[in-house]
Amino acid sequence: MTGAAHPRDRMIVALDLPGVAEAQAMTERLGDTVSFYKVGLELIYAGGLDFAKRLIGDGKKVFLDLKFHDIPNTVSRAAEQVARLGATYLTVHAYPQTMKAAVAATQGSGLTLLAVTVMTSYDDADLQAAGYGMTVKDLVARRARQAQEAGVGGLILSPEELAATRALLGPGMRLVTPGIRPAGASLGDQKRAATPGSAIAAGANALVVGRPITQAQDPRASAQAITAEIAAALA
Ligand SMILES: O=C(O)c1cc(=O)[nH]c(=O)n1[C@@H]1O[C@H](COP(=O)(O)O)[C@@H](O)[C@H]1O
Repeated sequence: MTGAAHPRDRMIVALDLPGVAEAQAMTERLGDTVSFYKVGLELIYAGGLDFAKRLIGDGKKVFLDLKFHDIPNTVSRAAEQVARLGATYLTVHAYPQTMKAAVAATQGSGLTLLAVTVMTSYDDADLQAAGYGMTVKDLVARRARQAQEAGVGGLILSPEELAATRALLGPGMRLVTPGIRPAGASLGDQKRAATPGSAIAAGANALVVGRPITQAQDPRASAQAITAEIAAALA
């Protein structure tokens, strides 16, 4: 499996915060305990793209969680723009047309695409309500195979599907999982969740962690505890 140099590099902190001032304050508090940040929909519409570029300039890795899904021409042109920014990851929804367009547009760039399989806030009943006649497990497996066929470099999936997806796709696919909750932490809107240690033990390359760090009394201590749990699971 593709490994990261330090357990810290496997923890991606989601900066789901209302503005750049809050994000700046959070990254200052976290300091060198965090090397990898996710900038997503909340922050991106509040100056987050320029902030992401600053993070990259400061030597941090950045995951742009933009969750593209559109017609191929639009996806392709937008993905070309993102590929120029110097980010490490970009999310696209795991629809074959979308994935193929994004792969063609970003080939040869330093950007790795992560295909979002089934959101971690969904369970089987939510999928039924959205019109899918499949279980979460089966839809994740179907989309995982399609992502591999499309040439996408990684997947977003829940901790619950990690082991089966690793067995299905082998070591080459990067498996990145949100839905991470240290023991005893509140689930919030997450329905398919696990602890950092169990997600790493089940084969995750990297974990996305938001509120358990950004809403903690002591975000730095929380980040350090999660890194220690990752290190213990890798040992
Ligand atoms: O694409 C994502 O990053 C994502 C996919 C998914 O299925 N579930 C999910 O929670 N996420 C993101 O991961 C982060 C999880 O945040 P917390 O629940 O606060 O740890 C949020 O920024 C979500 O947007």
